[in-house]
Amino acid sequence: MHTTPKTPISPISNSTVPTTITFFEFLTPLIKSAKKTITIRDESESHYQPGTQVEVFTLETNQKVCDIRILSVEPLAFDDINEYHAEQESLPLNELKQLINKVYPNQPPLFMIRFELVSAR
Ligand SMILES: CC(=O)Nc1ccn([C@@H]2O[C@H](CO)[C@@H](O)[C@H]2O)c(=O)n1
Repeated sequence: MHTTPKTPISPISNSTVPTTITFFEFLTPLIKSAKKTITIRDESESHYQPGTQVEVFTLETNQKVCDIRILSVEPLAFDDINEYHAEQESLPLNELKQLINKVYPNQPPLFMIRFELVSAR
């Protein structure tokens, strides 16, 4: 019997789109409770794709935390980080900037990743 060959839905390869993300353990309660809805990362972690679901793990112990859905990824200059971002991070602005300076001491280009909570566990 004739069957139509299955064709890929999208010609664009998904092989470079990451499906996991890690966060410092102390931040994960904020993610699980949907209080933290952005993260700021460097270029190496900027390849998340809006609409995709991503598994969250703790950086220190690799424990599964929850699932999130990526909403957007956009460039963000360090000097443009303001109270809006602090609010979305659920962190005081000075603490957020200190943390970013600690994680990224070489001041690389940064990206804001917006996400929503899909399911906590
Ligand atoms: C491997 C690696 O870089 N992991 C990171 C990097 C950043 N962050 C957090 O994202 C926000 C903006 O930087 C702040 O809340 C940071 O604490 C994190 O949890 N884990």
